Amino acid sequence: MSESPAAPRRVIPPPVITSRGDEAIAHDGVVRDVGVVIVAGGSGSRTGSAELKQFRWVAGKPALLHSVQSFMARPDVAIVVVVLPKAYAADPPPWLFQCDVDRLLVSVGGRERHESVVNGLEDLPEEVVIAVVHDAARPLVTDATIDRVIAEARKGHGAVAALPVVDTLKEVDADGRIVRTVDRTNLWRAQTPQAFPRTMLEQAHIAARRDGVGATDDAGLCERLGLPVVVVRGSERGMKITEDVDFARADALSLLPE
Ligand SMILES: Nc1ccn([C@@H]2O[C@H](COP(=O)(O)OP(=O)(O)OP(=O)(O)O)[C@@H](O)[C@H]2O)c(=O)n1
Ligand SMILES: C[C@](O)(CO)[C@H](O)COP(=O)(O)O
Repeated sequence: MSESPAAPRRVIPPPVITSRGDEAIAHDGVVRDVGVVIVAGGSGSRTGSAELKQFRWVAGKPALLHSVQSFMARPDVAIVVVVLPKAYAADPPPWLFQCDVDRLLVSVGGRERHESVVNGLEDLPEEVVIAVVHDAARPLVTDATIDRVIAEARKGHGAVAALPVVDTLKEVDADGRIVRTVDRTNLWRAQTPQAFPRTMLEQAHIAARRDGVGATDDAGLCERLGLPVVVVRGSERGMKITEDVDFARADALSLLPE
């Protein structure tokens, strides 16, 4: 990513600074060339709670820690960049360091999700070939889903964890009157993680910044350039915590087998 803002905006707290070479290191025969950006820079306003949803407890620990530990458990992950709101990036919660701190970096979030992703991407080290973006608000990500998106990205295209739409879909007007029933045959609900060849994702974000456009997910920025992205099967456990009631849902889902 080449266009840097004038003012410094990245804060890397002392405990997480590491030295590493420019080359991927093999661990038990697995090359560490995956970089993960976990976006946790939002305010969680739709929960209606003053506490950040990514810091609230779900299934026994802070929501954000679930996904940090899930990605760190993988031998192919070289680095996990956690993007936090500015005030917390300077002073991250201590529980965040309950992981392999040699593979942890902290970045500062932007105003919009896509800006937070860019800040995280800029911190990926040289050896990263596959970039994965994940919402901290989806704490119950499964290893099988991570496997699927990374395997597709290694083939040279983007991959989005997603689920087919199962309900009948209605398009309505401003008064709530049904205009029509939408054919759901090819409709999927996009989740995260989303994985991409690193250069593809950087290209998509650079073009979006140049054109002054955003998107609700990273795949959307690739799609607008005609870059190939596929869906892979996600999981109900990949649900996003959006409203307060979702905490209870996530707690319940965490008790079910994957
Ligand atoms: N400026 C932003 C906005 C969102 N996110 C992250 O993107 C993910 C998905 O966003 P969403 O669920 O919309 O989170 P919030 O923006 O925090 O929620 P709300 O819209 O209710 O304020 C979350 O993990 C959130 O922390 C981010 O890193 N930076
Ligand atoms: C990226 C995402 O999780 C895909 O579903 C989602 O778009 C982000 O959340 P938002 O509520 O749509 O902003």
